[in-house]
Amino acid sequence: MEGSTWSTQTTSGGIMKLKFTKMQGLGNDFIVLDGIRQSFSLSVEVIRQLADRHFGIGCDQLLLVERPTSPEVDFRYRIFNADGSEVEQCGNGARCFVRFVHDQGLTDKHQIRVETARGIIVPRLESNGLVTVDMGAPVFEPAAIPFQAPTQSLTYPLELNGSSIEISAVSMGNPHAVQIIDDLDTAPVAQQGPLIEHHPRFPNRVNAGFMQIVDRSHIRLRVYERGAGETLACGTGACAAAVSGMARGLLDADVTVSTRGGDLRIRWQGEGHPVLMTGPAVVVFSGEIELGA
Ligand SMILES: N[C@@H](CCC[C@H](N)C(=O)O)C(=O)O
Repeated sequence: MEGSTWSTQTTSGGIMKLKFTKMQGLGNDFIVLDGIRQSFSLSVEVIRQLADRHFGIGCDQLLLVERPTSPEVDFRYRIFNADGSEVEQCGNGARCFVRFVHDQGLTDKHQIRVETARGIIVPRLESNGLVTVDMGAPVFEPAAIPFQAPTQSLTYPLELNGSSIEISAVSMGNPHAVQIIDDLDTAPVAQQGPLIEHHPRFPNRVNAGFMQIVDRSHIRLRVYERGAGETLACGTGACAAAVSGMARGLLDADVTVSTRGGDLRIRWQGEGHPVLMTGPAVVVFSGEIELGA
């Protein structure tokens, strides 16, 4: 691993200067922090301050690049939602992660192995500038999501304020509840999203996906994300929606997912196989921010 060490400067007034890069994948935006060449401590309050769109830099998630804890992987990847909660997985972030470590000279590899809170993922920079990520295999077992259900099923009824919706429950490392709706433009994302996110049957909260099936190889998707609200795109949400449709026999094995921020390609060969996600990863700007210590 290359790269020199920067020191974070703390002034006598207790102000810490932190270098950051702002990135986005289909409009799902990130603050990326190099935790290898600079040392700092992050609290929930600091993350919320950085993520604030009016008083901070602004982001849906903050991504932390760290040294790996095992020689089998190249980096450790930690993810925090805008509300400060640490989460297991982030698909759009994974694409930005490999572009960041490559652009910053932290590795010269085009394919890296990355340790996350839920296993190893493998992002690869393609020659056309897109990034493909092996996101690992999806899990449909309720206990792994976690989701309170008596038995495993491809769909479940979920009570919401007296009415019932039908969801698929999928873990892509992080938890997703996906429902099929007729028209994405009129989907009740803002109304149902928070109710699904905090539903008592999902003790760790959940990301709420709203999927419109256009045809067997094309879906449209909006996601109300746990800890961030509706985002322009959600990579793990796209994987979860696509595999839930594939597992139910509604979709083919290679699907285009249209989000409000653009398109992702999702491929899955079926049970036990990893989900492959392909899409862009873009640097917006880099800078330095002063934080009160
Ligand atoms: N935007 C992400 C998912 C980020 C984490 C999610 N909000 C959660 O709490 O699980 C993606 O692209 O996958």
